[in-house]
Amino acid sequence: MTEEHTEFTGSGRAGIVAIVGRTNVGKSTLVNHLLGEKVSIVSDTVQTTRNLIRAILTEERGQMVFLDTPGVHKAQGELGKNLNKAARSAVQGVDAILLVLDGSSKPELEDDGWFRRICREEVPCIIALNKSDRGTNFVNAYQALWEEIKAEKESAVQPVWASVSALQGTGMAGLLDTLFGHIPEGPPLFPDDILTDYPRKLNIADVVREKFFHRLEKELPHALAIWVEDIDEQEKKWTVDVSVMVERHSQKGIVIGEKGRLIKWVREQAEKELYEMYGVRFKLNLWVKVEKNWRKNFWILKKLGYA
Ligand SMILES: Nc1nc2c(ncn2[C@@H]2O[C@H](COP(=O)(O)OP(=O)(O)OP(=O)(O)O)[C@@H](O)[C@H]2O)c(=O)[nH]1
Repeated sequence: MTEEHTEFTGSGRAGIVAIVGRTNVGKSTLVNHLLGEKVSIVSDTVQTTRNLIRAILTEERGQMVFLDTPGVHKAQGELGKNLNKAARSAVQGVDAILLVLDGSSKPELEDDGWFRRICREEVPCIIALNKSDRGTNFVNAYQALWEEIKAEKESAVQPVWASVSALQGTGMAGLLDTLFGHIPEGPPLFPDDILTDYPRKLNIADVVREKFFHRLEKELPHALAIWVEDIDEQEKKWTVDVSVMVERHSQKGIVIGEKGRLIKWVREQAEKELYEMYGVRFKLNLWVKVEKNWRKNFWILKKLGYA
């Protein structure tokens, strides 16, 4: 995986799992049930366009970070380009994909789309046929559709199928075992002590990053990393220190803009959006830094697609 993992000598596993599938199949219910009271984080932040950490499960056998796929939800109904784009970003850089289907009703076009996507993936795919409690069973229809698409695409992907009821909890323990069995060995991605405010930091960074990208687009494609250093939460105002990292001195000027106009615009727009999200005023301190090797230092961010 990453350099950091080579030193790991323990026996635990750690990985990022993307939960995908069309709306209403039971993804939220499933995550809630899978994690139960063991949930370290359930993010209540407003969804942004990027992947969002839904929950982190830490057990003795390892740690699993579940990513939600908000972009895909938004793209429902607009099949084609939008869905493909969202789907692509949803599964980028993850260690496993959990595709949730509603096994109690017949396959829909979006399910077909997800099959086509996972056909091309190199990471393990686990397919959970949910709502097994309903009495109607379309498992064969889904499997037939999968075989058809797999043959058409000449794919070698072999997903693991699991029949579950997220509502009643049937098949949940087995599904969790399967997931743990398909993520790599390694130390936890997130140390325990930073679990609680991690999603919030990522979310704030995400908002700031989005503003920069809105204005800069192709000028700084991969060189910009946004990292929230600290959040000081006072009742009336949150003050947030944000590092804006570029790789070269020449990029510093681009990020700051003429007479500081660009960075001021980013700050104001981000503060406005964060106010709408959290219902509290924000003061963002944006510190532009040149960090040649931020990519190495911020490997978690990168892996999650935030850098
Ligand atoms: N009968 C039955 N209903 C379920 C099951 N799992 C989820 N549901 C119901 O299906 C509906 C949708 O569940 P959600 O968990 O919100 O689905 P989702 O995929 O997260 O939906 P989006 O957030 O819109 O993508 C809810 O009414 C759930 O109670 C299940 O195993 N059996």
